[in-house]
Amino acid sequence: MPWERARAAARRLGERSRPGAAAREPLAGALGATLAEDLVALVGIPSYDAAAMDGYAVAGAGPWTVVGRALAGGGPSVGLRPGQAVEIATGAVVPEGALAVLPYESARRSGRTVAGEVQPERHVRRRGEDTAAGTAVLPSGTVVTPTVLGLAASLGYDTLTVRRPRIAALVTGDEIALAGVPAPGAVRDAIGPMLPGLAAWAGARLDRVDRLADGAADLASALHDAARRPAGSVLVVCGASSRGPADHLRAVLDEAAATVLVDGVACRPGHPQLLAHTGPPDRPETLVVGLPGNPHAALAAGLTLLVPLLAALGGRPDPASGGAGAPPRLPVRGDVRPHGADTRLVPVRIDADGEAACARPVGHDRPGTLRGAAGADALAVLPPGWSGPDAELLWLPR
Ligand SMILES: Nc1nc2c(c(=O)[nH]1)N[C@H]1C(S)=C(S)[C@@H](COP(=O)(O)OP(=O)(O)OC[C@H]3O[C@@H](n4cnc5c(N)ncnc54)[C@H](O)[C@@H]3O)O[C@H]1N2
Ligand code: MOO
Repeated sequence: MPWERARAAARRLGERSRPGAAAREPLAGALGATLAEDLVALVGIPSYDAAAMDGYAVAGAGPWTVVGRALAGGGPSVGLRPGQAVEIATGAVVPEGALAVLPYESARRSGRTVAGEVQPERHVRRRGEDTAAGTAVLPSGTVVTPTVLGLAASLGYDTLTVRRPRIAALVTGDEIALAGVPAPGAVRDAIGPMLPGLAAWAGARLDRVDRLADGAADLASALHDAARRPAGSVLVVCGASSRGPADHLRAVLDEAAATVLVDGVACRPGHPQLLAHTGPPDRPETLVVGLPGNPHAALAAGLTLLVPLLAALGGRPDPASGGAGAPPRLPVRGDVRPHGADTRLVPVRIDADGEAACARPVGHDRPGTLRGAAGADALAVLPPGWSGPDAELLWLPR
């Protein structure tokens, strides 16, 4: 399947599997998830008429008689009559009847009397002047960043209703080692360590990575176990998607009567990738992504199928495309050759020196190595027969 169609298929599967996945999370746990509802102000900003400066809240024309003091957290003080003032701290409730706040720097105090120049409403932040209570301030689909959490707290929230797709991963291969320097014939798992960050970047959470020996029986029982997870959960299978004797994923999916939506993608690296789901076509249950075993190929497939699927499941834009809107494009400068029939994904660094930004290939881009991608900013997307100069960029997770 052409690369663009594979990405679109992943996105569509995420969109139609989405409903039902929202949950309430405490603010402290919601970072990185996606808002599942509009964020509506439970109180205004500010939530009461507040002093913006330390000084005097004054009523009517001056000079004024100082009749009291209002401190932040002290609650409303008595109303003022024209000619009266209270000494006031930044953040304290401005008393009824006050016209403005006169900062200390502009005030002349003598005994109980204070004088100075004020303009009406100066240094008073009126209740709701930034945001009125009841206003929808952020739409559903917004990424929960540290700033969003701060805003939600200002608006009175203790919890947020968010989406955070859940993933489990299986790393297959008898040769795979999970720790240490691999012995000859063994290979360190390089995909499992990438998955938590890739998932978080797309607004999802990786619950577990299990190692599986080659063999159809273990894979079938892992798929069976995955069915106990909530509908819309994702199972990532690493390194069982090609056509070798130990590559059983297709057979196991057939056995489970799964629907295979993508079986191989015309891209390099990342040819043998797979997207499938169990359950009926109109009610997908477990969503299955097969990533190739070669680590750079797995990364390319992660950006082609997994990240778009997860972002759509959460209801947010694909982070590899830089969020909503058209994906970024830059001229590619350096030695790159397109493939005749497949889309090439080439690790590039963005070079902003000189007159105009461009994307420079970094090399070390064979399927078996992450060396190029680890030092790159993005993958440049070269469609079959590309002749330049510009290419679409897929951002790499940071
Ligand atoms: N006859 C064909 N052979 C192959 C094809 C093909 O189309 N026809 N495609 C090649 C391409 S391209 C890739 S990519 C690989 C993908 O194969 P699998 O997904 O089945 O993965 P394996 O065969 O298990 O492993 C391939 C390679 O990657 C290493 N590997 C596996 N898992 C990991 C891991 N978690 N971390 C690091 N490295 C891993 C494994 O040792 C192999 O060297 O198939 C080609 N063959
Ligand atoms: O296309 Mo394979 O996925 O290059 O290494």
